[in-house]
Amino acid sequence: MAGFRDRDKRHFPLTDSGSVVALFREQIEGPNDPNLALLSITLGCIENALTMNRAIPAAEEAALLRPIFPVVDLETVEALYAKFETLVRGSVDLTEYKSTFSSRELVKKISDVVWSSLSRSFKDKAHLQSLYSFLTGNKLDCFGVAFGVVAAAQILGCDDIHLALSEDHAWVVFGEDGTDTAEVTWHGKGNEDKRGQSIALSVAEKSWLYFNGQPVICTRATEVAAMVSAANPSINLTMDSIEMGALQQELLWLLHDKGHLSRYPMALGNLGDLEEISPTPGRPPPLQIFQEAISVAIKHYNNHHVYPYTYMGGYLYRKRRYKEAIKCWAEASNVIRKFNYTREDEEIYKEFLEIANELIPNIVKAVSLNTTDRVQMNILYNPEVYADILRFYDGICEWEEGSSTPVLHVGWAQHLTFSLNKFDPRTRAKIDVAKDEDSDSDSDKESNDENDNQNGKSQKEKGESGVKTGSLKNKDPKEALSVVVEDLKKEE
Ligand SMILES: CC1(C)CN=C(N2CCN(c3ncnc4sc(CC(F)F)cc34)CC2)S1
Repeated sequence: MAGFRDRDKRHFPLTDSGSVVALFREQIEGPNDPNLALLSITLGCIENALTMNRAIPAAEEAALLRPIFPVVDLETVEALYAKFETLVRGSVDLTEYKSTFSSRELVKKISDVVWSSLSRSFKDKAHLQSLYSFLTGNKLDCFGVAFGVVAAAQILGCDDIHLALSEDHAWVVFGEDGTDTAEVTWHGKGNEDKRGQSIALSVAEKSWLYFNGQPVICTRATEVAAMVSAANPSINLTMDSIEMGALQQELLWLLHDKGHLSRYPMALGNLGDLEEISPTPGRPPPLQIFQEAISVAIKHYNNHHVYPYTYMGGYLYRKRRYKEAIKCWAEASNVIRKFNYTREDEEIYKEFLEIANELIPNIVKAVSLNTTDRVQMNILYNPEVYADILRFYDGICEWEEGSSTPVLHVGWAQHLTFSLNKFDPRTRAKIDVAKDEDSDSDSDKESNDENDNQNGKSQKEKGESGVKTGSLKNKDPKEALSVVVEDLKKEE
C-alpha cells in the first residue's frame, strides 16, 4: 500500500536536481513500489516552477543571480498528496468491490473520480500531464488522465491496475492475469470517449493507435518512466528550461541503468533526443540509444513501433546524413504497412505526411542545389536511396490497402513525382523491384490479411471509399508510379 512515509519525507526540502534524483532513486530501489502520486506531484511542481510564468529569459534571470531551481517544500507536496488521497479514498468505497483482483466496474469508478474533477477548459496545452496540474488546476491531458487513474488505483491498493501505452494512446490493464483492458481516458479531438470499454474491439481494426495488440504494458517502475518521459521542459515554442531538461535526462538515465527502459522504446527515443541537445559525458551517443530503441521494438514488440525509426530518421536528417535518414523512413514505412489506417491514426499520418511532403523534398532540393558536395550530390545517383524512397511509398500504399479511410491524395503524388524526378534516369533504371510474389517481408500484412480473408476482406479489395490503390511491388517502378499518380489525379 503506497503512503507518504517518513523515509520519503527526509528528502525534503528538495533544493536541486541531485536531491530529486535521490528521491526517485530510493523510490525505484524499493523495497516498496514507487509512490506514483508522490513522484508525479513532486515532478509536476518542479516543472511548473521551471517552465510556467518564466517571463524573462533565463540569461537575464541568471544575471540577476536569482536561483532558478525551485525549493520543493515537504508541506507543499504533503498537502497536495493528502488532497489526492482524500479525493480518491473518499470517492471509492472498496467494500463494494469484494474480489481480490480489480473489476471493470472498479476501474470505471476510479476513472470517473478523476474524470469528474476535470475542468472543462481545452486540454491540449503543455504541462497538463502531472498530478500537480490535476490538483492545482483540475486540468489533465489524455495521458495525464490515464496516469492519474493508475496513481489513484495504487493509493487504493489495486496493484493489478497498470498503465498500457501505444504511440499515441494510453489505457489500463487489470485482473488476475493482467490481460483485461479498459479505456480510462479520451483520445484525439471530437472522438466520443470510450471509458470503461475493453480495447479488444479496437485492436480488431489492426489500427496503429492500439498497436495491433503490442502495447507497452507498464510495471510501477515503468509508470515512473512514463511520468518522467511525459515531463515537458518547454517554456514556450522557442525556449526550453535547461534545468528541467537536465533533470528529465538524469532521471531517464537512472531508470535506464535500473533496466526500466528495456521495454519502452519511446522513453529511449526521448533520452536520445535529450542527449543530442546536451550530451552526458561517458554516456553512449544518440544514435546508439535510438538503435537500442529499435532493437527493443524488434525484440519485444514484433517490430510494430514506428517512432523508433522516426526518432533516428529525424536525428540523421538534422545531421544532414540524408541517405541514412531515408533508410530509417523506409523502415518506418515497413512498420506502418502492417496496419490498416483508421480515422484515429491522425498523429502517425501527420508524421508520414511531413516526411513525404517536406523532409524528403527538402533533401532532394538541397542536394540538387548543393552541387559542390560530392557525397550529397551522389544521393541522386544512388539506386539504394531511390529504392528506399520507393519502399517508403510502397509501405504507405500498403497501409492504405484494406483500410476504411484513404491515406494518399493528389498532394502526395505531386511531392512524390517531384522527389523521384530529381533522380538521374539511369539510376532509376538500375533498381530491381522485387518480382517475387511471396517475398517474406510481406508476411505480416498477409498473415493479417489471412484473418481478413476469413472476414471476407482481402488485401486487394477497395476500401469503403472506393479508392483503388496498388502496392508498388511486382511492377516496373515508373509504370507503378504512373498508375498511382493517375489514380490520385482521377480523385481530384
Ligand atoms: C519521433 C517523434 C516524432 C518525436 N517525439 C515523439 N514522441 C512520441 C510520443 N511520446 C511518448 N513518449 C513516451 N511515452 C509515451 S506514451 C504516449 C502515448 C500517450 F497517449 F500516452 C506517447 C509517449 C514522446 C514524444 S515521436
